[in-house]
Amino acid sequence: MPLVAGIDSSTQSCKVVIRDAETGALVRQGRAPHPDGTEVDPAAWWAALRAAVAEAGGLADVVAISVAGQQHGMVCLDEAGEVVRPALLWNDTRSAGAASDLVAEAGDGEAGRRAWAEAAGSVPVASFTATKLRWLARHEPANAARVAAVCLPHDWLTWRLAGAPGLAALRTDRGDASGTGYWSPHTGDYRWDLLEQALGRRVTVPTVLGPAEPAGRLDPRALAGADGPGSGADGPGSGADGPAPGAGAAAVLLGPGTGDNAAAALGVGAGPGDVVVSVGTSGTVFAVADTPAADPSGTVAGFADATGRFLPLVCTLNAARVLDAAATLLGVDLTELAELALAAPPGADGLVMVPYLEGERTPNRPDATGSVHGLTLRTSTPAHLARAAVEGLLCALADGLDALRAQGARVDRVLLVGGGARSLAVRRIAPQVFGCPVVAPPAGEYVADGAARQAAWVALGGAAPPSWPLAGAQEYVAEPVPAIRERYARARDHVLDQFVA
Ligand SMILES: Nc1ncnc2c1ncn2[C@@H]1O[C@H](COP(=O)(O)OP(=O)(O)O)[C@@H](O)[C@H]1O
Ligand SMILES: O=C(CO)[C@@H](O)[C@H](O)COP(=O)(O)O
Repeated sequence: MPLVAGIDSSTQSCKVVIRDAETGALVRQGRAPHPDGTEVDPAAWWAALRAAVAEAGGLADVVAISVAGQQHGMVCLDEAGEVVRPALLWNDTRSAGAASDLVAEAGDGEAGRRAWAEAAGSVPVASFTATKLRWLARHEPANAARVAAVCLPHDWLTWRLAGAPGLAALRTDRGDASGTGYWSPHTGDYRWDLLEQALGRRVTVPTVLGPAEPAGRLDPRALAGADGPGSGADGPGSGADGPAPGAGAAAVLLGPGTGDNAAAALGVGAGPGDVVVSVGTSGTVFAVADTPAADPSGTVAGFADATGRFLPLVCTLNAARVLDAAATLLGVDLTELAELALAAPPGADGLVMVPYLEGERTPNRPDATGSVHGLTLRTSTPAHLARAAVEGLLCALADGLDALRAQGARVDRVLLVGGGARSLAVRRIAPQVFGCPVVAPPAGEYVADGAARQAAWVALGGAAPPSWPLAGAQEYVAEPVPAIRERYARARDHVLDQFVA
């Protein structure tokens, strides 16, 4: 019974699952929170990872570990492997102007967007790493000059687990590389020209591994040391390439890891015809595809997946936190919020929330704010507001589902995951808004599970990851209510007109 560990270092927390490599059975798990904010010192992720691993009973008995992480975050390292500045996260919108500049430099309007979609798979918005590098070059030239390597959150954590053995040992995978804006899912190569265009010069980037290619071995000292980089055995190491020195006799393998959405696809075993909708900090809608996407409108990002295929994806900035915000507004907890939402009629008698509480990425409106439309005496109740919040975040995701269909995705089954899927209101209202049944696997950590499944693939070998059953999924069926999306579309367009990008 070899055991493997999967780690999900996502926006709000770090989650660790320990599973049986062959059967996928859950053995133990742990979690720890991340700090709030859209710029975070990576040391906080490392501390949370160590706390979550400790809560999961440690890693002494595992044969392989993979880390999945929030995509796009810019982690800049200097020559010594020290972090140059706090990481800018995927939901930090300060680089929106840099994104517009980069797109415009490739051509006017549609021509520039098409050039990017063809070169990097996606039209960059503020989330993409390339735009953050451009922002750094323009706004913090002293920091930009210190950058010797740039990597992503999961790359950095994998490297730390390996003992931080020099910049040349940084590793990533196709899935996360495809969210940088300087790697092409079409060719599988870095676009050095785009990296140079963003930062002004070439720096070290992680080697991109295949889906089950080891990234090195766990340095047993890595998890034993102190928290801060540079603190003895725990800090960036020798500068040597390859596995960390001091890896134990057990030689725990490190998987390549991946972005959190690619890991979720692996965690639920998404196949042809499956579309996954994740209601986490971000809202994402994605499918596994055999060919890369290149959407010049920028709505669908043409990512790669964690199995050697592709992951066309739509991402909104506002999902589960819309529930948190509505609960705070109403002075209730998340269970009460769901009860309130289900007590109001479908469509909330015309009350519509456009939930751009953090600005929005899809549609690209980084400066937008949220708004509520259709307030009347009748709709001025907690239940109506709760329902409008749930419907609003789901309508934004339904727009994503349409965009994915327009790019050729087959939608036979919609799988609902992420922290927000724990809400009964989200699960029951989703089929009314999406216009089709949704399947909700039991509440779980599917990103960490996908990472664990990748680790099992690395440990066991073979042409495909081991098949792990997805038991206990429940189908939610409801009569579609098209009026919900029609009213939302009117309110949304009103807001979009106010905040033209
Ligand atoms: N019972 C629940 N009902 C509704 N939402 C929930 C519930 N439990 C957790 N959440 C939501 O889950 C969110 C975190 O989701 P998660 O997928 O873990 O985020 P991330 O992976 O982005 O860090 C929180 O913002 C919270 O609103
Ligand atoms: O930016 C994207 C996808 O392009 C986000 O999906 C991030 O990967 C963050 O994920 P969560 O923490 O919300 O799961």
